[in-house]
Amino acid sequence: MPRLRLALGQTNPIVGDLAGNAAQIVEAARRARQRGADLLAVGECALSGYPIEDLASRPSFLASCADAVRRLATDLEAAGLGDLPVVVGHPDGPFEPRTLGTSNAPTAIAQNAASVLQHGAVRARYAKHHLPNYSVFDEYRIFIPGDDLLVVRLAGVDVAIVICEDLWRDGGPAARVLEAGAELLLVINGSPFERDKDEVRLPLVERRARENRVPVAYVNLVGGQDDLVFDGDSVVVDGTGRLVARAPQFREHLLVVDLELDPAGNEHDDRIPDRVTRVELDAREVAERPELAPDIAELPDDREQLWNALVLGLRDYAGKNGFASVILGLSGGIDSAVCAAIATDALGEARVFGVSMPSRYSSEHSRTDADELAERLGCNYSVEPIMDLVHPVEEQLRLSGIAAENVQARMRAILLMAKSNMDGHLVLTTGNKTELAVGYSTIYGDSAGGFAPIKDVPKLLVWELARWRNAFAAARGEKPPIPENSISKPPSAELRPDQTDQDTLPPYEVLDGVLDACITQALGRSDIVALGFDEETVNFVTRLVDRAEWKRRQGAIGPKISGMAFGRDRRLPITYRPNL
Ligand SMILES: Nc1ncnc2c1ncn2[C@@H]1O[C@H](COP(=O)(O)OP(=O)(O)OC[C@H]2O[C@@H]([n+]3cccc(C(=O)O)c3)[C@H](O)[C@@H]2O)[C@@H](O)[C@H]1O
Ligand SMILES: Nc1ncnc2c1ncn2[C@@H]1O[C@H](COP(=O)(O)OP(=O)(O)OP(=O)(O)O)[C@@H](O)[C@H]1O
Ligand SMILES: NC(=O)CC[C@H](N)C(=O)O
Repeated sequence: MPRLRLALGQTNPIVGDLAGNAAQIVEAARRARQRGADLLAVGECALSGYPIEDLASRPSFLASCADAVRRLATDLEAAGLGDLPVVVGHPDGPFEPRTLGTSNAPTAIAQNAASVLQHGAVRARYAKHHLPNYSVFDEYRIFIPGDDLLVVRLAGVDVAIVICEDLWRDGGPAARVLEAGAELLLVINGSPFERDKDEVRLPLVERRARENRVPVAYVNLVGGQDDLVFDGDSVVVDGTGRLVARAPQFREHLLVVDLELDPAGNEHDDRIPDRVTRVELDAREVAERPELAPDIAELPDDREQLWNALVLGLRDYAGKNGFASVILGLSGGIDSAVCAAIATDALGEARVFGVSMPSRYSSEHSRTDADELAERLGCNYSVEPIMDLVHPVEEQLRLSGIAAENVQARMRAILLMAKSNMDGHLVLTTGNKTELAVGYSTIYGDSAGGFAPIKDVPKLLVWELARWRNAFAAARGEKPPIPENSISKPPSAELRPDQTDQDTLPPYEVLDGVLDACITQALGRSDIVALGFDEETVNFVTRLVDRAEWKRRQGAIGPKISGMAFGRDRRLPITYRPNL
């Protein structure tokens, strides 16, 4: 039985950095060669970065990508790796524009492609058929669907290649190409992290393997790209659907696995309507290869996965956008504490700057808890009182009530942005998903900032993650990073004397329940009430959610960890008068 040694390169590209991304692929090829691999595959658009959004409609960008594909092939050859076939994802074009509907405007001139490189040239190419256009994806807008199937033969083994969404469609190109005859299905992916997505993705891969009785190799990207975090978690399952290799989440990795495959030459079913391109690659003589140790990473538990996603999302946003450090206000409360702990895990304590900015209403514990947090984290820390700065504005404009309260939050934003301007820090805004949902933040105040680490984390989950992070540290004999008092005290914005969040909002247990129904499940008011929530509360909360859409549109991005994050996942009108 032929054996194929397959390498899957879980790389972390930056959109547009064609030279840097190509260098990662050459490095993966070098390591794949050292490990004796016959074939290397990297992720969807691993050469251009992903998603490329409307860059796909720019002929100049596509021309650069085409150059980069050619250059990658010759660089591999020049590095003495030319005989190793490398499957790489990239946008391909420009093609004749595909116009949509009645519009004459060209909307798509590119395809989402996989090229097979060998001996300094492109030996075969496949274009993705199914272009996801739901959730955060807009691929139908920017790509032209492919309609050919591709099978490459290597050392007597037929390998079918498809791209990401192609795998998800029942009866789609993955099934059809296997019907047409192939012994291995190779899928290159750009599949972003969502909580529990691994519980869907791996079973899908296993199902496709069982349905077709062929091994399936699934290689994903890793890394943060704007609001998306690609978790890697590349997997290989055998023809019975058994997991035989798994790369770690949230880290670059080269997964190498030996597959025993049925020899090619089985009947090709010519009744398959699609055009199947078959390309024979050159196989190289392989000397005896030492047996590979199994490489099956353990998946961490749910909270650890979420934490790691938030950490990588922030680290890559800062790193890929050229920020050496971050700054945030430390209020002694739970949200800023969790953001600071994420930042410290992401960048190291020396690159995190916390600022306590007490006002006239700040409690003693807001200072002491912030002091303790900074001490526990070991991050940079300063205290900048704001009362003398707020007072003249209040006096001059004769402000009272919320107008006066919001000046405090806005003054803090001025100080943080000023320090950012002076020292180049990225400003973190600490709002959680619950606050964003109901608009419980001051626009241009605490909502100001360049990145929002916990914007997709509901308040109850913020507490849960804080407790988890402390327990994780304690289990490793480390000092828990978050002060106990920041976790246990009642949350307050401290914009007026003795204020607590529950003066304005329902208890978080109720609020997060209603918001989950309203946002994640997108239920209407009567359906939420039918779940057992009080009607008045439901009306109050959903009205706040509708009214806060304008604030959310102006808000900073942050890592998506749920199946329904604010931003591209959930697009609603701002001007909206629901009939109650
Ligand atoms: N549809 C719309 N399109 C465009 N602009 C719109 C608008 N609706 C209001 N506005 C503008 O927005 C202003 C009101 O918004 P904004 O100034 O933010 O103020 P507002 O939402 O009225 O008040 C802020 C709320 O957030 C709470 N807060 C503040 C700070 C921190 C925290 C915390 O716990 O983290 C909570 C605070 O206690 C208060 O309840 C209006 O004066 C108007 O200028
Ligand atoms: N006294 C303060 N010093 C520094 N920053 C502050 C202070 N008060 C508020 N902030 C900043 O504004 C954000 C909003 O905080 P606020 O206390 O109003 O409500 P919160 O959402 O409960 O946040 P937290 O749980 O961090 O207190 C804080 O996370 C922090 O970044
Ligand atoms: N890039 C894609 O085609 C991604 C779509 C796919 N369903 C996923 O998230 O895994």
